[in-house]
Amino acid sequence: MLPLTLVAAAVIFLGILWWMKQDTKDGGFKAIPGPIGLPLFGNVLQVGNKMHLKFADWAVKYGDIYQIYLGNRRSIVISDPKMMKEIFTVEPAFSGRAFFEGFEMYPNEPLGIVSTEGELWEVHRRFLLRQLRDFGFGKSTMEQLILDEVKETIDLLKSSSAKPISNIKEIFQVSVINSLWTIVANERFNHDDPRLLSMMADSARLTDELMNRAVMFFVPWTRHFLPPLAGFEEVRDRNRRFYETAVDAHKATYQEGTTRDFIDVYLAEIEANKDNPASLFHDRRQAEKQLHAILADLFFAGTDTTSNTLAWAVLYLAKNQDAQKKMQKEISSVTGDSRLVTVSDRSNMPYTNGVMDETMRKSSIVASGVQHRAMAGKQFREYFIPTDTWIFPNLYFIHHNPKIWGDPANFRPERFLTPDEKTYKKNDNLLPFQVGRRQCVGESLARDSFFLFLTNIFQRFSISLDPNVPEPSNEPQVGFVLSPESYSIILKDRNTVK
Ligand code: HEM
Repeated sequence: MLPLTLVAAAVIFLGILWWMKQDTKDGGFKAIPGPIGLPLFGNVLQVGNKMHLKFADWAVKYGDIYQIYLGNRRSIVISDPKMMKEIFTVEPAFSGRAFFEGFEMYPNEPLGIVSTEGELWEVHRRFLLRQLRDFGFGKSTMEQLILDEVKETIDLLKSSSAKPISNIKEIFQVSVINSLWTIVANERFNHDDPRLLSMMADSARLTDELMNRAVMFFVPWTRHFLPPLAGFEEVRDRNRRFYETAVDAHKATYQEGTTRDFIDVYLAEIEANKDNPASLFHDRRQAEKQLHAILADLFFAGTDTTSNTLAWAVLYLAKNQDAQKKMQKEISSVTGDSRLVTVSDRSNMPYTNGVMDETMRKSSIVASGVQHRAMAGKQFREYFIPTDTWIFPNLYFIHHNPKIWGDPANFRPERFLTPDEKTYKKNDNLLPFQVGRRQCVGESLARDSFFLFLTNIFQRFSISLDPNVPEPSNEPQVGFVLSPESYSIILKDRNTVK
C-alpha cells in the first residue's frame, strides 16, 4: 500500500512541477503563450488525429507563435510566414532535426538526410543537392526520364479512356515511384510487380499504424506500456533489405567511370575517398549504411508527396471545369498540341503555374511541416527558445488564413496571376517546401515532375467526375501527408499528341 501511495504522491508532485514549468517565463524573455497540458502527456491528447486543424485553432487563439508540449517535449508552432522564414533561415541552431527513437532503419543510429544533423547532414545534403542539380546519368537527363514515365502513364490511362477510373491515386503513386527509382537505381517496376506492391502495402500499413498511435511517436516512453506496433520490425527489416539489395546489385555490376544513376555516383564517391580518412565516405561499411538510409529518405520524402499533389490537382480540376479548360487552352497555345509539353514551356504558362501553386496551397499536404529541433538554446526576437525545443511551421494554417488569401476555401488559380491574368505572380506566403536551411532538397524535381505529368495528361485527356457516384469531398485523409479520399473520374481522349 505504502509504495503505491508514494508513487501517487510523486506523480502529483511531478505534475505540479510540470504545470508550473509550463507557465514560467524564461529568464526575463517574453513568455510564449499556449494551452496548458496534462502532466507527462502535455497537449498530445488534445492534438488528436487531425493535428493540422488543432494547430489552426490554437493559432487563432494564441497568435503567430505559441507553445505546446508533446509529451515532455517543448514545441513551438509558428503561424506567420515572415516569422517562419526568419526562424528557419537566420539562426543555424534552429536547423536540427528531431530523431524518433525506435523508428530508425539502423537501431540508435540517425542516418540519411531527413533525420540527421551536424556534419553528416550537411555533407550529404550538399552532395544530394549537387547530384539533383547537375543530373545526367548515362545518356539521359532527368527530364527525359520523367517524360518516359509520363508517356507510360498516358498509355495506361488510354486503355481506360471513357470508363470510370477509381485508382488514379495508386496509378500516380507507381508512376512517381518509377520516375524517382529510375533516377536513383536505374530501374522501373510494372504496376503489378510483387516487390513494389509489398513496399506500398508496408508503407501504407506503417502509416496507418503510426497515425493511430501518434502518442507513441511523441511520448516515446509509452512504447513500453502499449502493445508493439504490429509487425513493425518485420516491415522495417524488409524495407532495409530492399535498399541493401539495390546497392549490392549495383556493386556487383559497377564499372569505374560509368554512372548509371544516383547509387553509382555514391559508390564512386566512396571509391574516390578510400584513401582519405578525413572523409565521411571513407569508411565503406558506414558509408553504405548511409546510402541505404538516403535511398529510404528519397523514397519516403519524394513519392507520396508528389503523387498526392498530382491526385489533388486532378480532383480540383475535375471539379472546376472552367479552370481545366483555361489550362488546356494555354497548353494548346504553347505546344500546338503537336508535341509533348517540356519543362522549358513552363515560363510561358502563367495560368498553369497558378494551377500548380493553388493546388499546393489548398491541399497543403505536409500540413504541419517537418519539425526542426533547436540544437542550442537561443534568443528569437523577444523570446528564448531552449535547447531541444521542436519548431513546427503551421503550413496548413498559413495556406488557409483568410487574412492572407481572402477566400481560402475556393480553388482559384487566378490569385497567382496579375489582374490582367497574363503574368504569373509568385506569392511569398506559399511555402509548401518550407524555407531556409533545411528547405526540401527535392523541390525542383518535385516541381518538374508535377508540371510534366499534369500538363501532358491534360493535354491528352479531359477529365470529369464520374456522374454515377456521389461527388467526392475536399476533406483530406490524414497520414504522413494529407491525401484525397479515393474518387472516381472519367477520361475523354482529346486525340492530341500521338
Ligand atoms: C510536392 C512534393 C514535395 C513536398 C510538398 C515536399 C515538402 C518537404 C518539406 C515541407 C520538407 C521539410 C523541410 C524542412 O525541414 O525545413 C521536405 C524535406 C525534404 N524533402 Fe521534400 N517535398 C516534396 C518532394 C520531394 C522530393 C521529390 C524529394 C526527393 C527526391 C524530396 C526530398 C526531401 C528531403 C531529402 C528532405 C529533407 C531535407 C533536410 O532535412 O535537409 N522531397 N520536403
